[in-house]
Amino acid sequence: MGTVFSSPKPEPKQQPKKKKIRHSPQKKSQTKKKEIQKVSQNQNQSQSQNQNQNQNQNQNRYQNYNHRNAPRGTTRKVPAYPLGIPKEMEMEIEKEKEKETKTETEKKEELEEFHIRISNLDTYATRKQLNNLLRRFNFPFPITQITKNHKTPTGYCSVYGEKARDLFLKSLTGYTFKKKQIQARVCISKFKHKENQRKKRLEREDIKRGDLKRKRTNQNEGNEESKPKETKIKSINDIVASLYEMPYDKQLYKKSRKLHQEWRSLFQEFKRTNEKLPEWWKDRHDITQDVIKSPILENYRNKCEFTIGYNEESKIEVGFQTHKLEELMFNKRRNRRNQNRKSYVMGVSDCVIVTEKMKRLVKAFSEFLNETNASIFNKLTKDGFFRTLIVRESFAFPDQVLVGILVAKDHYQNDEDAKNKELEKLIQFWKSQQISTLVLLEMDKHQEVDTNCKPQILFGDGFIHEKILGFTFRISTLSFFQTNTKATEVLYSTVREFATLNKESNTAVFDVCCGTGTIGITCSSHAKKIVGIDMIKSAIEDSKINANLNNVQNADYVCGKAEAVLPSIINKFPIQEYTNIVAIVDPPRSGLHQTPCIALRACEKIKTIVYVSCNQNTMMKNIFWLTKKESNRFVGKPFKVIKLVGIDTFPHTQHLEAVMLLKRD
Ligand SMILES: C[S@@+](CC[C@H](N)C(=O)[O-])C[C@H]1O[C@@H](n2cnc3c(N)ncnc32)[C@H](O)[C@@H]1O
Repeated sequence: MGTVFSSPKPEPKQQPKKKKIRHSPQKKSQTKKKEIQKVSQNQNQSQSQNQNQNQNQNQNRYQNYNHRNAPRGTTRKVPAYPLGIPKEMEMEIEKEKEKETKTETEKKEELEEFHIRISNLDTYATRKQLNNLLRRFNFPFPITQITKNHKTPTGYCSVYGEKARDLFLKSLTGYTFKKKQIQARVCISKFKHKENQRKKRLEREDIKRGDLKRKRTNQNEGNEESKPKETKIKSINDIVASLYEMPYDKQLYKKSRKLHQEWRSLFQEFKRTNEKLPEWWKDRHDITQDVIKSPILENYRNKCEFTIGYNEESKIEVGFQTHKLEELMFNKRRNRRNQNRKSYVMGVSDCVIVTEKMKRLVKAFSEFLNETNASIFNKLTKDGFFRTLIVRESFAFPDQVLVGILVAKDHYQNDEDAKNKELEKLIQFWKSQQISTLVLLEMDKHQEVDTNCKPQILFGDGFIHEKILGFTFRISTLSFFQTNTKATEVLYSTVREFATLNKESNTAVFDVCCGTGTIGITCSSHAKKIVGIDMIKSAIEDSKINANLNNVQNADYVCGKAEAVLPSIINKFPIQEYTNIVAIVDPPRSGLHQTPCIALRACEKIKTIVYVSCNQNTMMKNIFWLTKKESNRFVGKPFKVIKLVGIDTFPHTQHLEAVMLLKRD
């Protein structure tokens, strides 16, 4: 039944019981007359009420209320609105209530919200006790959260307004609660912290992807102003050598800062996840040293992959792609005009990192393609034949140049003659360019990268040779080889130095992700045994050939994923025969799974790890598995980070090769 609310309408009051007074018969007749008059009046009233029945249903409900129907035991008071509050009134009351709450929230909104962190509490302090304490101070701000990190609770609450904040902090800081002096300070709320982090991440992603993703969402929202604009590329260097306008010293400084930042983030992570920072770690917060210069700054790349496409003038061009594929597709979706867009390639004539020989070859090849009106692969429509040109050249043997042509596999599916004619023309052209070998790579049109693709040698040997630190290496089309030969010599000598190998010591070296076996082979004369591991079969074959080429007798190679084969290799390895075991890890840019790191750590005999990486972010993640404190998951003593150094193998670009030395007792 309806509750009693204050209402604008007069409440029907219960009439007080009249005392029985004995009247004389004359008076009785008079009172009877008066009663009859009242009844007649009431009847008249009820008639008029009946007339208004349709107009006011709620009133009618009230009049029809029968007290006899009320449940037994209830006091028979007449409620203000016995059949519930009239609907119209309910609306009004709700409106008023809303107004009240609105003003309260508005008041709160006007005042700035401050998140307060109450720490240094007693181990057994509860939220209820803290709330009682706040009530004692007459603070109307309840504790919103209480967390327990390392058994000591921390309370959080929100305070509105600067005055309230100051008073709150003043009264609580230093207050002795359960024999402990409370500390209160303003902090960033979890939500705000997450929001800030999200914004920062978005900004970073924007910089990486050229604002693509955010622009796309803005465009979907129909925001005219923020519609993506075509990024203006002045020169090819803007794409592949974005630091080319910066003085080299500044470039080195920028890279060392970046390395330092990556190191700091690892340091923070380590601090967060390890209860107690070990002594050795504490004084290594500043571990990064300067970045070592590259001995060669321009025209240094020994390998380039050039895209075959169209330039702004709709002519066939061989060079670097100006837009990412997703960017091209996005434009296609956005604008019908871009549906047949082809111009995404820029020539390399001004490129600072490409060698003069390569520039000459690239120019000649694009002229050839234009003359023969060759079929060019369109990345959007997935049709056409010529896709990519790969050039590898040797600095040690200048007459050796390898050219690889990547084509779409099924383009000439039903017309072998046309394909042979095309290839014949191609062979003739490349023979005229005095290259040493030409290789054809056929790849599925839907695939961007195919590691299982088998190169077909069209002429020559299908490989070239290069020298590093006096060792000769055979390099085939797809095998990995550092792109800056001169800087690689600096890199490998740093690795050798970090590994402290010497001829007399009885040391075994695990070359994890060995590629063509270069690092292991350059260390072979200073170690008793080399074990190379790589997942690509051709890389292992190249490693074996390279070992033979350099007369290295003490090297063995295993093909397989490091995470899969490393534990069994370590188990089978006659560790007792060696006094020292060094692992050199050089994973691909995408990083490595944590399993090989865990396996390396579990092998107690491995005392030194030299970690080489061009992706410092993933490097720091992997280092984390090696340095984390001992637990059920991480068997074996943790490694200590001793040195971290950068080697600028990619001048004028954002990239850097880093070498880290880790040791344990
Ligand atoms: C950066 S290269 C290192 C090559 C070599 N250390 C050098 O400097 O010439 C990375 C190599 O790791 C290999 N690789 C990538 N993922 C691997 C994995 N999970 N297990 C073993 N090798 C892997 C690749 O095949 C590639 O040859």
